[in-house]
Amino acid sequence: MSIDIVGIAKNFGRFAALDDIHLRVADGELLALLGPSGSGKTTLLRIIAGLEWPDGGELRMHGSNALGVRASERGVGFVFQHYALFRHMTVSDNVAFGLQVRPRATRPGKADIAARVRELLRLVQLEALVDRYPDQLSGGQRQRVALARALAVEPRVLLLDEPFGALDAKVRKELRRWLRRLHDELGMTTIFVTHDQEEALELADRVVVMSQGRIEQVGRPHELYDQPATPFVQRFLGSVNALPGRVEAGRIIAEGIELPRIAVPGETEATVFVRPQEIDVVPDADAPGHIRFIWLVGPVARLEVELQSPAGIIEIELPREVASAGRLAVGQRVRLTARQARVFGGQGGGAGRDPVPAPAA
Ligand SMILES: Nc1ncnc2c1ncn2[C@@H]1O[C@H](COP(=O)(O)OP(=O)(O)OP(=O)(O)O)[C@@H](O)[C@H]1O
Repeated sequence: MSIDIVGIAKNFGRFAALDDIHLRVADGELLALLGPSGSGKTTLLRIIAGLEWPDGGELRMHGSNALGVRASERGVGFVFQHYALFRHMTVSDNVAFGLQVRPRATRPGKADIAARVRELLRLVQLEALVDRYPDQLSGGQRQRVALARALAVEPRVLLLDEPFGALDAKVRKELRRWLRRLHDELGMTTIFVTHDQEEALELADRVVVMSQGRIEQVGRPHELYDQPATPFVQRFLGSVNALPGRVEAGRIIAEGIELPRIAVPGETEATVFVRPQEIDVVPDADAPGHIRFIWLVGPVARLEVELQSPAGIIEIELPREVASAGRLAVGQRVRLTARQARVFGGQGGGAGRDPVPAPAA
């Protein structure tokens, strides 16, 4: 089912939790709402679910106005961060619940409900645990029961609010891949909220980056990473160095770091963004910078280089073998050269909205 969000606004008192949100979610899409705490992700999800009403704007599901339709009639399944399972019911009773409470006219027969529950528990890979109670399950297993319960009523839209937020990193990763497969198998429209950029980038077809009740950018994961539209998106997705610099004679210049020739219009002071992975380190006894720290972390080496310029400390990430071949050491004087750099148009320090993507030559 497609979802159209047109100019949605939501205020809590005088506080604007959502401000003029426009978004189209395609039928069968897996979409992430990504943003820091308080950016409005949950409020938007709750409006789609019918648990919250906007102060302005339209919500259309499958082309028709959904705001007049009650939550229970919107064909939506909802899973929260804290799996609210019924503790006194077994796994299979929890999953069957949504079907058993239906009015008699639309309630499937007992045998049909049992068959559907078996099928769902197969999907979430919990067939062996049907008779357990929630207390006897791990966090990841409980969250899968919560998903099966949401799927029991055959929703056309699945809404997930930080579904794996309370779980440890390894279980989160497993459940993430599993959710992707489940989504592909069932083919419904799925929207999930997360503040974990890795989760959003790995799992979603498209990611909506939100900040302070507004959409900063919508795009496929690699588009957001390679072509961030705003300084906020640039800083939020992956780490980045922000250097004082300028645009001069049609190119970007930053203090203390050599940049490739990047043609940019205008003449202005600018914040220059360079990712740690986009910088090469060249030993040079006459260079003003020196290495302060080197950490070897799995396959990568993280370096801090101190520049004698307003740029201060620069973070760099190199393949481990480059740093550990005895070529680089703490205290060593080095020159920095970047393969990529970005500035954002119309700004003198980071607030502009027009991107000036600046791929390396
Ligand atoms: N019922 C409410 N009354 C007053 N303010 C609210 C209410 N619900 C949400 N807010 C405020 O609206 C803003 C957006 O909240 P929301 O829960 O949508 O953010 P979020 O991006 O989901 O954050 P988190 O990641 O922390 O869950 C926050 O500043 C929050 O304090």
